[in-house]
Amino acid sequence: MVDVHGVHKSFGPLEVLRGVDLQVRAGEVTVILGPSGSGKSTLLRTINHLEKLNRGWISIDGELIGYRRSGGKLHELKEKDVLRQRTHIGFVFQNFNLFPHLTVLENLVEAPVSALRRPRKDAVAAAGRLLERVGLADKADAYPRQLSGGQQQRVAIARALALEPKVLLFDEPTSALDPELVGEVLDVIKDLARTGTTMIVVTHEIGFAREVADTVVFMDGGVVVEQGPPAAVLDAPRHERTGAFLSKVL
Ligand SMILES: Nc1ncnc2c1ncn2[C@@H]1O[C@H](COP(=O)(O)OP(=O)(O)OP(=O)(O)O)[C@@H](O)[C@H]1O
Repeated sequence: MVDVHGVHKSFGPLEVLRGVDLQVRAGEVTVILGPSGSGKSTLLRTINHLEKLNRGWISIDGELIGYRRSGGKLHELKEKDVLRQRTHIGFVFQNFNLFPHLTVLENLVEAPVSALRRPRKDAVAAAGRLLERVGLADKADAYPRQLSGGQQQRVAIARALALEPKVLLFDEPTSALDPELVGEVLDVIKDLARTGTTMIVVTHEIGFAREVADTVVFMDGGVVVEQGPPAAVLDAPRHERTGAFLSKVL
């Protein structure tokens, strides 16, 4: 379970998150929608502690992320402890972020060997299974530059899974893709949803949200304006701001 509690985040005078509360149950998919600049990416980045919080806390399966509590106060964890926590939080970026100098297989093997100390042989076998799962077993020896954007993103998803994360965070995973490649990436994410992977997906793909989300969250101005099952939020929004946003994107 991911628990985001009263999270505030500012960049200088700009208050980007203004008290965000969010709970994601294990095995469920939460899709976050909202206009540009509403704080969606910043929220994802606070969950794996790429951004420090100004107030509030985030826990995953009961473990505080980025901080420890002592004497009623939160103290920031050391970098090595944050890195250890991050290995359990998969992050899939808009622009794939694969290692360009490593083959597809090596991209998947690198982190389990270095961060989880898995024997290389086991990591290679697991990487092979993950590549099967995303339909890219035949690309194990290719370099990222030899793949389409959709294939690169499927490798990025497999790489995130290689760390056996407790939760997978997706930051607009299809918005850098040509339209004809969007479906193949969404299909991989749908498949993960069917197998009970806990996920938080920031996307503008409303059809995907309707089909896959357990919960749809609408953010605006750094707060959660509305959340609920897809049919409730998408078809009968209670808040004017949600309705106004949806009327522009639907
Ligand atoms: N590192 C930073 N320093 C300063 N301002 C930032 C930083 N990161 C984000 N912001 C600002 O915070 C606000 C929210 O950005 P964020 O990327 O979280 O929004 P978003 O909802 O994900 O938008 P989009 O849909 O366009 O990606 C924006 O005004 C952005 O310029």
